Amino acid sequence: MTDLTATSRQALQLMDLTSLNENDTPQIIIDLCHKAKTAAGNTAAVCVYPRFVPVAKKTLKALGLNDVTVATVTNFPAGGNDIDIAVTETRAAIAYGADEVDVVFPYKAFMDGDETVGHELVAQCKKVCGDVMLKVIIETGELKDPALIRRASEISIEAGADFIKTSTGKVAVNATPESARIMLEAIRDSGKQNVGFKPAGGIRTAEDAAEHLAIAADIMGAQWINRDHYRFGASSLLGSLLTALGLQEAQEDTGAY
Ligand SMILES: O=C[C@H](O)COP(=O)(O)O
Repeated sequence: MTDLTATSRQALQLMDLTSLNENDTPQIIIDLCHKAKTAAGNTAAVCVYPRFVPVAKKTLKALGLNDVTVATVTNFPAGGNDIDIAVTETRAAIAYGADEVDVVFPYKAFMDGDETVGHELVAQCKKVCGDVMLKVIIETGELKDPALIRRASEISIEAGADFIKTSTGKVAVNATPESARIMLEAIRDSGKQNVGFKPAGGIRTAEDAAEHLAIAADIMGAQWINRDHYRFGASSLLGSLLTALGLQEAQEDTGAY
């Protein structure tokens, strides 16, 4: 077994298999749910727009994929600074049945010097979530400055984020090894080892995934990496992982993919 085989299997099982496109349809989401089941195990979650949460839940249940959770997004992708809108959207997402909510941090207000609104937005969304997992997207590719990435991570953690996530996948620069390192160091230094990390956006290859896993192992230790602490947000990574695992052709042949 090569290292890439091991990391690809691990990455697959840590993936929030994502479809967040304006032209998504119920059938596209049904197909996405089918792809969550592979010969190398199931993905951790599917991530869809709130209106598709019910069809995703129903499809996964029908497939017997009880371990695959349904994540959705709020305050997405703009990361506005209206707390009421973010809270209302988060409450609606939970009403739709979401197991996990990925909320966008008000990063533009933060870049303008407002640290309070980000803290308050995350805290209020977490209050609404209760036991539902809250992942906070800080949009590293827009923050750019390592000090801002570090500070947005700290604020999110302090305010109660269960996970911090790099990116929406909707801006020019998304997850990078550099931003991953800064965010993981913020988690480590917070002393809150239960806070997880989700690199998302632009992760396309088995090699990309392996690089991210190596960074996480370096900073947090390999034992820390599990679905409660680590996810990949990706719409276009699964094929590369299956190819690295030698499963792509077989899966297509049987129609199981
Ligand atoms: O949260 C996940 C991202 O939206 C996915 O981005 P991607 O389409 O670049 O993989």
